[in-house]
Amino acid sequence: MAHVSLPHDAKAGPTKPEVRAVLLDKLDLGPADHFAEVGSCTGAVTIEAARRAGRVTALERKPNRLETTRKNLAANDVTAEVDLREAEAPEGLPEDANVLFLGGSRNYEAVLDRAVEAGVDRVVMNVSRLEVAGAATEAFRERGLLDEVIQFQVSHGYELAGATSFDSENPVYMLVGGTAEVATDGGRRRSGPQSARRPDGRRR
Ligand SMILES: C[S@@+](CC[C@H](N)C(=O)[O-])C[C@H]1O[C@@H](n2cnc3c(N)ncnc32)[C@H](O)[C@@H]1O
Repeated sequence: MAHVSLPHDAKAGPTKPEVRAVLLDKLDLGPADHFAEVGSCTGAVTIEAARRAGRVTALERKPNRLETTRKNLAANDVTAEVDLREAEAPEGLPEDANVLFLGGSRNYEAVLDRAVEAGVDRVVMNVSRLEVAGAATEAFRERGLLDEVIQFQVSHGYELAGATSFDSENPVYMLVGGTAEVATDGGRRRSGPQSARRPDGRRR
């Protein structure tokens, strides 16, 4: 799959490629999915999702960042129908999304309440601030949403005096879960109304 091109910058993001790779595995998007994103910002996740899901609804509270999402989206090939909304979640969240990603943390408790009410199959939240990560982990747990907490510590090597040294990025916490029953394989993937399973039990 082509790399994501982000010619336009925003003051936050993008979610780094190494983190996106794991995020995409956890989201497990396919053509039957309607993916909702809170905080699209540079559009890096929006673009990746729009190459996999059937529908994407991306919310961004800051108009200039939503414009960056729009421009970066236009610079990439995607297949999904994408609806970009200037809104601060939970306002503006679609009723029928079955996969939810929180890249922004404002109102996250209300957003998670909506995820529970809507019975979303999978919900993932990325957090960089330690205190927010701890509180959000509790919020996932209290709502019965939590499957996994992953911490990323990514460093990139560079040449220094003929050897290799490293520049490290800020740690990122990824909270992964959903409203599905726990399956026999320990996973949480569930067939929602718009979903179907492959013979190996993974979602289409
Ligand atoms: C860390 S950035 C997300 C980075 C994004 N995943 C990317 O790859 O560019 C967080 C973004 O979420 C937005 N945001 C935070 N809370 C939000 C909410 N409740 N609704 C909509 N946007 C929100 C912020 O304005 C910010 O642009």
